[in-house]
Amino acid sequence: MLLPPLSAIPPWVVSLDDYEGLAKERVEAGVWAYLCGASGDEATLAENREAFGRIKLSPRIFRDLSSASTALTLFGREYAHPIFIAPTAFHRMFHPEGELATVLGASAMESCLTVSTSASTGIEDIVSQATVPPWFQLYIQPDRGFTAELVKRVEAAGCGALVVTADAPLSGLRNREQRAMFRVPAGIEAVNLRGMKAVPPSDRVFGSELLASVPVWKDLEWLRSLTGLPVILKGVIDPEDAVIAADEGVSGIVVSNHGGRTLDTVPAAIEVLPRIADRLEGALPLLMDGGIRRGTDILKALALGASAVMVGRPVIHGLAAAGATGVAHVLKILRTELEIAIALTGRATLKEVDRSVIW
Ligand SMILES: Cc1cc2nc3c(=O)[nH]c(=O)nc-3n(C[C@H](O)[C@H](O)[C@H](O)COP(=O)(O)O)c2cc1C
Ligand SMILES: O=C(O)C(=O)c1ccccc1
Repeated sequence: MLLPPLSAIPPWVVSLDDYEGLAKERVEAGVWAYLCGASGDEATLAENREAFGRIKLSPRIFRDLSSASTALTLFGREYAHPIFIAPTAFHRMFHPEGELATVLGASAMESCLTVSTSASTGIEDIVSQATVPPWFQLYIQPDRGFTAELVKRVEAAGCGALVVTADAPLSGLRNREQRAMFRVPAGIEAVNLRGMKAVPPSDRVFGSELLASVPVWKDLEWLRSLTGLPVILKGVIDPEDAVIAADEGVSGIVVSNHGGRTLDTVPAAIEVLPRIADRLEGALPLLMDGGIRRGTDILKALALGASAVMVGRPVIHGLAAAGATGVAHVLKILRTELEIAIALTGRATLKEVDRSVIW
């Protein structure tokens, strides 16, 4: 039997791993397989964690920390800390209040939520509950006219940026989810895509109608012409693609392998981050996601070239465990861990976090 969401957080819940355990008892098996799963043998999923484990930090002593702060400016806006929420689909599968609970928890912790194209709540309703303007993650749809309308709609709703996901023109084959025969439960849908002309499902990959409409670099240029919002490209791993993206004029890049859910056996995002940072030499702000579970992971990402990080599955663990309270507590745990890690490496501000933080 599934347990209901918690109304109070037990005192023994102190880490993101603790939240994973609480969530598992509250999520139906197929949905759980969808959340945890990744493509193929899940090699990239594992590597996203293992790569963090191989990186060591260098502690520094007797430094002045009296003016310590995690504040940053990104795309012309001030943020209290660099912990952002990665886009994940269908939050109502995990808690009856869905994205409304997520955005409340995010707002309580001054965190920016990126709303998925496949969110299960209307974008206007989500933005109306936010104190930090959410970003909107866009999958460029086969129906480009609908895509243009959606961009206008999210801009009018008050979103702060458009995060265009580039690494999943096709879904990876996620065997865990296939074996569990996962289906999006009845009554839950991608409401912001209502009214869109869908491409007919096909057993084929090559030769399918979907493949004929996958976005190309020219579509990004078209998209940028439609909106005044910063356009951030999500799902870059190859440094050559990062260089092209910068030349194309995107405002930022999320270094990401989609939490291991698209192409398997790709390197960890944290492993490629410094290579991309070296190639771009600060031309654009970089974010990264994949495997962030501790404040020390965030510090490593900042040291290796990220301005901020995004957190995916653990936020959903918080949501499933205890709704908005759980989301806020997951973010609070990460923020506290990050502040302690920064302080123990003798830094007072994010500007002081550079590669010398790494052992
Ligand atoms: C259940 C689930 C749904 C996701 N849905 C989306 C999505 O709709 N759009 C997108 O760009 N990325 C999506 N992602 C990828 C996340 O944005 C992010 O890249 C990844 O989860 C980060 O890794 P982490 O879960 O280890 O933090 C999804 C990931 C998960 C686990
Ligand atoms: O599950 C995912 O990783 C994802 O990106 C996605 C894409 C389309 C619909 C729902 C989720």
